Amino acid sequence: MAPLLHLENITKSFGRVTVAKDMTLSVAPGEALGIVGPNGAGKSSLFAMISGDLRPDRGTIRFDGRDITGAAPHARTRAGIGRTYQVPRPFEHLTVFENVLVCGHQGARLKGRAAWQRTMEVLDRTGLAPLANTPAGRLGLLQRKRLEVARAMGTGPRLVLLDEVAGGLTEPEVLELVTVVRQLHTEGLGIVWIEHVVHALVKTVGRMVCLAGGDVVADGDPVEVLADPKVRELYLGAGPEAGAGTAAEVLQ
Ligand SMILES: Nc1ncnc2c1ncn2[C@@H]1O[C@H](COP(=O)(O)OP(=O)(O)OP(=O)(O)O)[C@@H](O)[C@H]1O
Repeated sequence: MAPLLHLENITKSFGRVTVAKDMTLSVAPGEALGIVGPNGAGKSSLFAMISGDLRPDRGTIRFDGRDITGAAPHARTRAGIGRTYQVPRPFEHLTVFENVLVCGHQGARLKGRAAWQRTMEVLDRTGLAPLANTPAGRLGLLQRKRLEVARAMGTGPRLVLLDEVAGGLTEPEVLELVTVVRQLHTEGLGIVWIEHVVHALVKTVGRMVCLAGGDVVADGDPVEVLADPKVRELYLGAGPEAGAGTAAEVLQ
């Protein structure tokens, strides 16, 4: 199957800091991919390059077969790439409904009834319908995270980039969010999810990539990636002498 997203030989540096080093990575249509890696590995920079906030120094980014390396962020949104930000950025004074509606208008150029219908559907799917008339500024953290996902969904994406949406949530809240994301994936949405809350990823994604030093150090089945000695050393702080260990140990 042709990849939905394909990054080829991407390189990006900020002075002496290299966030991507000749990196090649693909995401299939409808795939759920988790990305882990130590702080500063270049995960958010990768999202910024996919969504168009950051331009790679070298390499090509293709979405649905089209070269989007030089495309503006809004063109990528309209092509079908939605994203969330690590720190939720809703319009605080607008209601939950209005926040999602704006994304349908601006991101997907929906008008009138179609924009309303999309908004209602997204609020239902993300569990926010009961809060439709609440100003975003009054939401607690879980609902702000839900709204961040809903705003990305409002643009009608085929691929959504989730940047640490589980961060800062309590354990029951993480499970609620996992339920929302899994449901979206079941309905056919492609997902790339950067997350330090590793067990949320394991419950959701079919494939995991570990990034370090601007490159992919492991790529495959999530449990196997987490048990990889290189990943344990780089990401989880276990020395190579610790051996592969079991996935259960890694997840503790
Ligand atoms: N615009 C920028 N200018 C200069 N340096 C930057 C810029 N953006 C990111 N960096 C640096 O690039 C490195 C990678 O940052 P990035 O945020 O992509 O990492 P990350 O893997 O997402 O980290 P975390 O898990 O902490 O969110 C860091 O050292 C960061 O300071």
